[in-house]
Amino acid sequence: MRPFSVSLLRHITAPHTLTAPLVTKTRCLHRGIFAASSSSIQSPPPGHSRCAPSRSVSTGFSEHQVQDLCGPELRLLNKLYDGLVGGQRASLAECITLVETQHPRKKELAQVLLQRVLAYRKEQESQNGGKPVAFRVGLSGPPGAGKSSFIEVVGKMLTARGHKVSVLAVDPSSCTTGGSLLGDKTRMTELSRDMNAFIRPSPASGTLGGVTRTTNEAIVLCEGAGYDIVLVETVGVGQSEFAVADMVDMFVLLIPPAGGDELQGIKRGIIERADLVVVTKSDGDLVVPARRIQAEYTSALKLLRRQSKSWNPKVMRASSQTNEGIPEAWAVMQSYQDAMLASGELQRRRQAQHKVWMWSLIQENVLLHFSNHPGVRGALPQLEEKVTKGAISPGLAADLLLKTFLSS
Ligand SMILES: Nc1nc2c(ncn2[C@@H]2O[C@H](COP(=O)(O)OP(=O)(O)OP(=O)(O)O)[C@@H](O)[C@H]2O)c(=O)[nH]1
Repeated sequence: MRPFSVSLLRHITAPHTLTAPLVTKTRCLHRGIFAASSSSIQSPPPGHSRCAPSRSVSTGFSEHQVQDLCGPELRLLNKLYDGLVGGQRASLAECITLVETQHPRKKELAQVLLQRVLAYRKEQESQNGGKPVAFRVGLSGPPGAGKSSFIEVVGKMLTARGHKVSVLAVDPSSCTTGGSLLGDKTRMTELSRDMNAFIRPSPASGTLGGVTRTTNEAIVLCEGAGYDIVLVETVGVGQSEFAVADMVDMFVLLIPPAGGDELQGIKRGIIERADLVVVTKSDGDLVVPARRIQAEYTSALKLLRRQSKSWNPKVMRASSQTNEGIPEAWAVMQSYQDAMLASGELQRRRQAQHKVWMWSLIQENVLLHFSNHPGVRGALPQLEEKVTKGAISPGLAADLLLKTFLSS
């Protein structure tokens, strides 16, 4: 078993994120702090809200790392890790809850857990000849395009073939309105009952940066739990589909067989990112418009710059109601995976994605520390008012706030 690599964690965590190195953090978390993710943390005895780092719990940890975590934290992380790599769905759900947390200490623990899962996955990949152990597919499309119906039939087909499928739903509306485009209705009812499937909506609130981080981390956790196919679904609203395109091996755009205004919302930029376009609902009366849309997209894609040397984007038709085109769509996804793996492009794409992921983490953390900085918080209302009234330029206000932030 690979030990946790807390020293690496220190390197990847910006100094602002941790007010002091983890080594100096000897506080023990109260039971309440972990209530959402686990019941395994014990309450400290009355009057003992802190605990010294434990040296008695050693499973999977080096002496140096044991210094960083107190006993209950170690036990929690061990329990989550063992459950996760043992393929327990409840542990996977708990691990994702941990990475979604906003609590600073739990965020640190989540990173320790992730380092360990990443190391485990790396080991599996090296046993697999350096090839990724899971296939990540992003699926996007306008509201009502038939995404959840498509994922349900594809997911069921894949679990019947012996795959383990996880579905992560990224909901951009939760970032801006606090509402939900994806979460409010019952979706993928049959797949959610399938023991070889795991479905998880994105957190109910947060910034796009936050959702990007947690989705990337949830993907790693799903892979650690043995899911060999990870489907990431998002609605084609806002910037979330670009974020998803940056996290996956293959990006699939689902387009309904409707023309004119209904397709206006589909951004040209996102069509360029598509490795496959599936025209959905190609059944009954909708076959004719579906064919027309297929022809339109086929010509449109020919005019776009090629994203990959190993793959030409394709346009297909499918119906989740009749199942027509569903096995074929999956076969195309597999041939994409084969071509990209053979050329090494898939592996290179993943490496580049790690950089994007790191920068989204940095952006999220820097912004958080900036807006929580006491000096910035004090000066912000007045400066915002001045900017709104045109008394000072936005650039000057931003400079003043940044100076305040950097001066202490
Ligand atoms: N005729 C036909 N209707 C379909 C098909 N797939 C989905 N629909 C219908 O299209 C509507 C939207 O389907 P969903 O799968 O919920 O679409 P979605 O893209 O997940 O929708 P949002 O969650 O709102 O983004 C539903 O009424 C479905 O019954 C299909 O293959 N054929």
